[in-house]
Amino acid sequence: QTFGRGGRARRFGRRLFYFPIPDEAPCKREQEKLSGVVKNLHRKLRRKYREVGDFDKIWREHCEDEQTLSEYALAMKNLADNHWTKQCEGEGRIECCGAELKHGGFRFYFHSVCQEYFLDGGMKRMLEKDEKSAKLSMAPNASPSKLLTLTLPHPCCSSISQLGKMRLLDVGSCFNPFLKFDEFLTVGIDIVPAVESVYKCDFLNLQLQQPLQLAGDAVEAFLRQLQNPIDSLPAQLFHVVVFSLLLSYFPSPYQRWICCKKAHELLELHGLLLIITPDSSHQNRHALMMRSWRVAVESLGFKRYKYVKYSHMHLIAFRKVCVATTSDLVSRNYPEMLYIPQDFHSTEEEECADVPVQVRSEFEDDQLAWGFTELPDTPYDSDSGESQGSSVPGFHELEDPILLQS
Ligand SMILES: C[S@@+](CC[C@H](N)C(=O)[O-])C[C@H]1O[C@@H](n2cnc3c(N)ncnc32)[C@H](O)[C@@H]1O
Repeated sequence: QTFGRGGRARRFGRRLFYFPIPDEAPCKREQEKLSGVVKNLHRKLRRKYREVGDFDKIWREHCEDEQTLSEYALAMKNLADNHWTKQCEGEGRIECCGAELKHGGFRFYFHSVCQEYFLDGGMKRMLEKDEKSAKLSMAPNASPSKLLTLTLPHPCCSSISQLGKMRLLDVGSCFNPFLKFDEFLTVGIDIVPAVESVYKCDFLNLQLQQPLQLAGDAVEAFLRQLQNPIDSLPAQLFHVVVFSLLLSYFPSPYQRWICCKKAHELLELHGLLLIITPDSSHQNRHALMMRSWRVAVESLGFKRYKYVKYSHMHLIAFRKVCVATTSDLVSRNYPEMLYIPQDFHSTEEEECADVPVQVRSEFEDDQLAWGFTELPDTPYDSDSGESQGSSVPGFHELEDPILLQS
C-alpha cells in the first residue's frame, strides 16, 4: 500500500506502521521545487499581462529580468538531466532505461514523423493527394497547362535526399534536445540558452531577410557558422521548425500567432511546423481549442499533417502548403484563436490551481519507459478529417506531469 507522499504502510497485528522510502522524498521535493520555478514564471507573465495588457512592454521587461530567466533555464535543464530519468529500485538515480525517457519520447515521435515525411515518401504522397484534390476541384474549368504545373515535383522534395540532413530550427530549445538526432542539422535558439550549443535569440523579435538562393550544401555551411546572438535569419531556410512547449509560455495569443507566422516564413515550401503543447485533460476536453488552433495555423498557409493527443500533451505537425501568407489575417481574429485555457483564468484561479504536483510511481515509470520505446505508428492524417489518439496501450495515462500542468 502506498502511503502519504512516498512511503509504505504495513500492518503488524492491529497497528499500522509507516516506512518512508529513503531517497525518494528529497528527490521528489527537488523536482517539485524545479517545476515550481517553471510554472511560477509562466503564471507571473500571465498575471502581468492581465494587469498591464501591453504584451510588448511586459515582454521587454521579462527579457531584461536576467536572474529570473537564468533560474528558469537552470531548472528546465536540471529537470531534463536529472529528473526525467528512470529511478531504479534501491539504486538511486541512474539512467537505466535509455535515452528514450531521458530526452522525451515525443521527440522520437517527431523524429520519426520527419523521417517518414522527408525521407520515406510521406511528402510525395501528400503532394500527390493535394494534386488529386486540386484536379478534382478544378477539373471542369482547368486548362491542361494548369494541371501540368500541379504534377511537377517541387525542388524541396529532392533537396533533402541530396543533402542528407533535415535543417531543423528548435525555437525555445533551452537545453538543445534535438541535437542528439544525426539526421537533423539542428539550430537551437532561446532567449536564455541553458547550454552553449543553443544560440541566444528572441524569436518574437527575430528579423527576417531575403531567402539565400543557394544550393543545399551552401545553406548547410551557412547554418554551421551562425554567429551568437542571432538577430536575423534568411527566410525559407529550414525544413522543420519545432515549437516544443513554447506557445504556452506566452501570455498572449497574439505572441503565439507571431511565432506561427515567423515559422511559416522560415520554412521552405512543404516544410514542417511541429508543435507540442501541454494539456493534461482528456482527449476531447479541449477538442474545440485544437480545432481553433488548426483553423488559425492553416490560415497562414499550412495544412495539418499529423495530430496525436498523449495524456499530457498535444502533438501537431503542419506542412507549409503556400509560399506566402495573406496580409489581411489579423483583422479576421485568427490570432485570438490560438488561445490556451489559462488565458481565461483569473489570478485567484491560477493561485488555487497550485495543488501539490503528483510524481510518477515506479510502476508508472516502467510503463512510461516502455511506452516511449513503442511510439505511435499510425498517427493522424489530417486530410481524412479524423482525430486520432496514440496507438500505444497505456500511453494516455502516462507522461511527465511535472512540467506540463502549469
Ligand atoms: C517550457 S520551455 C521548453 C524547453 C524545451 N523546448 C522542451 O521541450 O523541453 C520554453 C522555452 O522557450 C524559451 N522561449 C520563450 N520565449 C522565447 C522566445 N521569444 N524566443 C526564444 N525562446 C523563447 C524559454 O526561455 C524556454 O527555455
